[in-house]
Amino acid sequence: MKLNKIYLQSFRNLQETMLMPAQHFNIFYGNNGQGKTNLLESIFIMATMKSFKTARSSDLVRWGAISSLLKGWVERDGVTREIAVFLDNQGKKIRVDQKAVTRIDDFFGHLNVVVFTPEEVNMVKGLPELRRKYLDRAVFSSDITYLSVYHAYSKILKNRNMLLKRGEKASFDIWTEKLVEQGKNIILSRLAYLDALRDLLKRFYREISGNEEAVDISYRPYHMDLADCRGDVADAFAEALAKTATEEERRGTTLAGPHRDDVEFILNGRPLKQFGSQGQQKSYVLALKMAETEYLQKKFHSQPIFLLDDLSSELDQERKKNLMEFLKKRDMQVFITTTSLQNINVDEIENYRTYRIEEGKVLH
Ligand SMILES: Nc1ncnc2c1ncn2[C@@H]1O[C@H](COP(=O)(O)OP(=O)(O)OP(=O)(O)O)[C@@H](O)[C@H]1O
Repeated sequence: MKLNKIYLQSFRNLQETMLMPAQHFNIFYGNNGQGKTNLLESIFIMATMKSFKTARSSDLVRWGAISSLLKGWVERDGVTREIAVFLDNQGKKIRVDQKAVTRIDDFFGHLNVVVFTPEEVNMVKGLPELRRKYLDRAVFSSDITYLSVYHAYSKILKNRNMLLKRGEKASFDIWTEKLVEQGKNIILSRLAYLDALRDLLKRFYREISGNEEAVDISYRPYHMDLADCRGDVADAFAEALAKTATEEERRGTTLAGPHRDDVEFILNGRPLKQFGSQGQQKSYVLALKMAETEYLQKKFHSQPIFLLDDLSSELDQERKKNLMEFLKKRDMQVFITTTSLQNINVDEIENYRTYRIEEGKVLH
């Protein structure tokens, strides 16, 4: 899929902008704080309805303005759709081909993006929540049913926690059964995604790092023994809840389940978070994202759009070159931000456009 046209009005610090991106490389360059990341963020919002920077719609509206409008014309298999997102302090409204979208099904898959930002490397060392968030977003972008299962689980969890806090026993077992049923579905989806991603991750880590270091990725359920029980995740989850029953009663909260699970990133058989250098961590997360683009391509039979923020600060010369080789080989539209054009060897690429961003103005 390709974004053929973008229109932005009152979004962050960006001035009213109309862009006709190149089919392959689009490079936004300029000093810090000029609006480069904001531009990538606008594309991400049109694809996912979410920002990768903030949860509040009002943060996205240009200071002093009442609302923002983002429009993207996306071509896929010869059909062009117009996606419009309206933002104000009430939230977001979305239209596809001028029709209001009320159900996620009407919106899903029209614009697939994968984003890599410097902040994302923090998930390697950060709290499990960051890795869960990454995984959930990745699973959802390729499987529309995941979101409803996830919401159902969250609701049940909230109810069960309420009963635990109040010490109510009457319907507790029913809520535990419901929790296990939905939780099992979440875990199975996550495991299936990681199984599909693993080989791609290994391949792209080799490609980006240019060496033979072995990487892996593993699901780490909290308090749960999943070994040899792939077919029986529900049993493992129920056992974990039984094991933690006394403690959860004492603390008034559910201690086992997908809301507590973690994902381990592994390099040469050891946890990346403890033993990986900065460079290895960056390469790993980038390889994860490259793997995600390939996975989405297979799933949707269409290349997603790749958003790469602040590439210059993230990778050394060798890795940058390897990444460019990966991108050059694919019919994938890419939006890259960098502080200087010197960071990207434009002589070696075809079908590209560069834009200078200065105080929110996109200069062609
Ligand atoms: N709602 C808003 N209205 C107006 N300006 C905003 C809004 N939100 C953020 N900004 C401004 O946008 C600018 C940040 O832009 P952005 O993050 O895109 O910078 P950048 O060019 O990517 O810089 P860097 O290279 O440092 O990452 C800041 O100057 C910030 O004050």
